[in-house]
Amino acid sequence: MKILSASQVRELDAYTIQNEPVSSLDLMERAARAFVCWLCARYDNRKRIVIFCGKGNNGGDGLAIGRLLSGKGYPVSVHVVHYTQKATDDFQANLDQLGDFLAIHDIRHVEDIPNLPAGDLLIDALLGSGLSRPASGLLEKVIGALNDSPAEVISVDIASGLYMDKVNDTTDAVVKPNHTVSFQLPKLAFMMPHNGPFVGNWHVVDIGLSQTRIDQTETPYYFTDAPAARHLIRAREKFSHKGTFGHALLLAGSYGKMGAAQLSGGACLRAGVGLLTVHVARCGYTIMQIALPEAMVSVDIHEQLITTLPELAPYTAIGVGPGLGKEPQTLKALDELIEQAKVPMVWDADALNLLSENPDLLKRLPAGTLITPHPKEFERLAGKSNDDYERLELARRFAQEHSLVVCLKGAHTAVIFPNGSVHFNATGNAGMATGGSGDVLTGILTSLLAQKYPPEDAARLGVYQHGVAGDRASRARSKVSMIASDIVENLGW
Ligand SMILES: NC(=O)C1=CN([C@@H]2O[C@H](COP(=O)(O)OP(=O)(O)OC[C@H]3O[C@@H](n4cnc5c(N)ncnc54)[C@H](O)[C@@H]3O)[C@@H](O)[C@H]2O)[C@@H](O)CC1
Ligand SMILES: Nc1ncnc2c1ncn2[C@@H]1O[C@H](COP(=O)(O)OP(=O)(O)O)[C@@H](O)[C@H]1O
Ligand SMILES: [K+]
Repeated sequence: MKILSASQVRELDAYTIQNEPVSSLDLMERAARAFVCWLCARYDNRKRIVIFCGKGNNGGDGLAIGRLLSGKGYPVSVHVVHYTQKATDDFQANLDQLGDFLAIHDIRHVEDIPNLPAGDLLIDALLGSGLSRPASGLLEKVIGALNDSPAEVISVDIASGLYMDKVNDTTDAVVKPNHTVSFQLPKLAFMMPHNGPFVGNWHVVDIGLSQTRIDQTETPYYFTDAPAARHLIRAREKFSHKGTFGHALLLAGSYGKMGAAQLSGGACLRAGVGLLTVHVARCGYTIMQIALPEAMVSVDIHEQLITTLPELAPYTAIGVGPGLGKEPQTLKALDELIEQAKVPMVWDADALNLLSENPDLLKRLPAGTLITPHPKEFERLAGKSNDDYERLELARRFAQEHSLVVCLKGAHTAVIFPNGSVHFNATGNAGMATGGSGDVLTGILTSLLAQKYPPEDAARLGVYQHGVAGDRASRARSKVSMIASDIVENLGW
């Protein structure tokens, strides 16, 4: 699925109106119907609905939603905030229609803002994708009232006050909804960690904007959802054998961190690799043989560290980093790895930290290598950024400059290709914020590379499946209690 900018969405609306053709008022009706359909599936008509409308088309949506919900028997009250004289034509047309159904409450002063008790469901239709400056004055006060209320809030299209595709100031007034119901496509703002409180759980509803036009519109931003991920999965041939699925090598695990090698190795196996060898510090031999009987174990000459490489010829992909440590002897082994490796690689964790401390290594990293930094590791690699948008741009430049596939980890992990395109991930949950989750991802990615998935596909699919396993684990164990080994246990294709 594509993610488009505010101006592209405006153009898409206009194209649909002109070419379908459909009147803009009918398109608004379609948007309102899609929203109402979403709402009715979750809240029955005993719920009291309080709708706050601005005077643009987002407010027009709010009015249409009010009329439709009222028609379905929901107790609805509609409040129009008069922060301006100007109203859009479609807002006005909906206002005229609604007048026949319901009394409309005008908010002209702060005193007109109603009480918002916990049992109500508040609909935020103040401002949508047309936001052009921070909400101020009366709008700011209404936004404050919504945020101060204990009631649940649902934003229409996007939280009022939140920019779709650029950074907000920390002092901006923005609604903090429990849910955002977005029209047609997700918005770039939803992917940004700092926007968490201003998005809540987000959902996309189809309002029938032109698919032809969406296909024609160029964007660097995509969303890897279930259909996109399914498209990447390869079927297993009847006559395939373990040789078909490659031989992965993981360089992971030093004294006190052998669990990282175990987690990564377990995930690599469960992601379908034919054969796995884990190269560990000597002290890990027995641990690994017992913990992962399906894997072969190669031991370093050093008791506690990885300092040498095994013969690399047998392997079809190499993953390096989990539980590695940053000792100088390990750095030397990584230097040799860059010299000798002829197959695709994944670099993670301490391998990335060593890269940050040794820019010469970074320059020599083979094109197409996959790296999996979390934001702190990325900062060490590429430098500081002031906000999420700036970090994303920095990561795009970094991927392009070094010809790497960057998996910038977090909720909605951004998989960034060497051509600068960004693929945000749909799956995963906050239960995965637990030590070892990243090691699991490294194992999955190494497995897919070993099976000859191109690095871009391996990254998108691996990140997606890692999140799916995390979601299954959280259902089985809860977000709080799940641990990284539960993610391995819940991997499934
Ligand atoms: N045909 C369409 O264009 C459709 C639009 N839809 C809805 O329309 C929304 C976009 O509508 P609009 O473009 O009218 O934009 P908004 O409803 O977001 O309203 C913005 C209007 O308020 C002004 N404004 C922007 N920021 C302001 C601020 N901080 N304080 C005061 N005024 C401010 C703008 O100049 C503009 O006139 C979407 O989010 C969606 O909800 C849907 O009905 C689907 C169809
Ligand atoms: N809130 C979250 N929502 C979704 N995924 C998350 C969340 N927090 C962490 N994750 C995922 O868990 C993994 C954590 O990796 P990392 O920080 O390297 O952990 P570790 O170093 O402990 O293995 C990443 O893949 C990340 O995307
Ligand atoms: K809104």
